[in-house]
Amino acid sequence: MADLRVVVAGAGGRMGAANIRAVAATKGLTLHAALDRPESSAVDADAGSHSGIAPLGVAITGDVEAALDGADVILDFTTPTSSVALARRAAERGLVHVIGTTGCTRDEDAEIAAAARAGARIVKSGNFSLGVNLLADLVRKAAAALADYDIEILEMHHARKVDAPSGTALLLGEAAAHGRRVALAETSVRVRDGHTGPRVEGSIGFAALRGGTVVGDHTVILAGPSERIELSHRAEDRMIFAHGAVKAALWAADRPAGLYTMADVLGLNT
Ligand SMILES: NC(=O)C1=CN([C@@H]2O[C@H](COP(=O)(O)OP(=O)(O)OC[C@H]3O[C@@H](n4cnc5c(N)ncnc54)[C@H](OP(=O)(O)O)[C@@H]3O)[C@@H](O)[C@H]2O)C=CC1
Ligand SMILES: O=C(O)C1=N[C@H](C(=O)O)C[C@H](O)C1
Repeated sequence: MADLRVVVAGAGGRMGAANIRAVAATKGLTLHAALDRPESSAVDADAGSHSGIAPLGVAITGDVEAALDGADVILDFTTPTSSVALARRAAERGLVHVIGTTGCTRDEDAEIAAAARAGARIVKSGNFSLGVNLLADLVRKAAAALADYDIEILEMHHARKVDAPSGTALLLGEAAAHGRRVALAETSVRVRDGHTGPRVEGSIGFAALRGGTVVGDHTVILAGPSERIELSHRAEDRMIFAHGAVKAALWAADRPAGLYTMADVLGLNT
């Protein structure tokens, strides 16, 4: 079978570089184009050299149509506005669209779901690592088993991160809510400040820390009478996300149009 031709969107960014390295190292994938904003200082640089590996002979471009012509797959870790626009294009062209972008609003998520109904094969996840997706399954089970324990989710990321809570924290919150058979939107407490009053029973709380170069730390705390359980994941290298993203691309290549998660890719949704 011919290689899948992959466009890496956000090629000049932290995850763009990791994704380019992962594509270059994966059998069955060819880097077709590397895309960034036309104004990006990365445009015209060689995608490989810019990502810390040998030159790949693919210059980073700001021309989205040229990048997508002849492509099979988009690996997209960019911004919500960019991911929505790329999802529409993926639907028009029937592409596989792997979306790692976090911080999407409810409306943006609805637009991405509409693109999946209109022909795109989308895999979207707040975290593409194997470890976090397994952790989510453990959180779901723990939340169900310890129905009266208070659930708090703590995350820390590098100082350049622009959204909070992280996509992973929300994914873990959804897993906890699923275990409790409640809707996260109705039970989450995203911010506490000032005279908050006592903790609302059954709520799922979030706290976000930012600093330094932390790739991504997450802990789900289940606090009960005289004991606490803490379920943690620490990401040490962005390649764990990139390896998950290329796995998702290969998995989605022979799936029908639709909206999938990394749990689907890993067979955890049984
Ligand atoms: N799901 C997961 O497993 C993971 C998700 N993420 C998420 O991925 C996203 C990116 O993270 P990170 O790589 O650290 O961020 P960066 O800011 O380093 O990279 C984002 C890149 O996207 C580019 N970009 C912005 N708009 C467009 C556009 N319209 N077309 C093409 N490229 C564009 C930016 O360009 P410019 O700088 O010029 O604006 C930048 O190069 C975030 O939402 C983050 O939370 C991160 C890690 C793992
Ligand atoms: O912005 C990041 O860096 C990360 N974003 C994702 C998130 O929002 O959870 C995944 C990972 O934690 C790194």
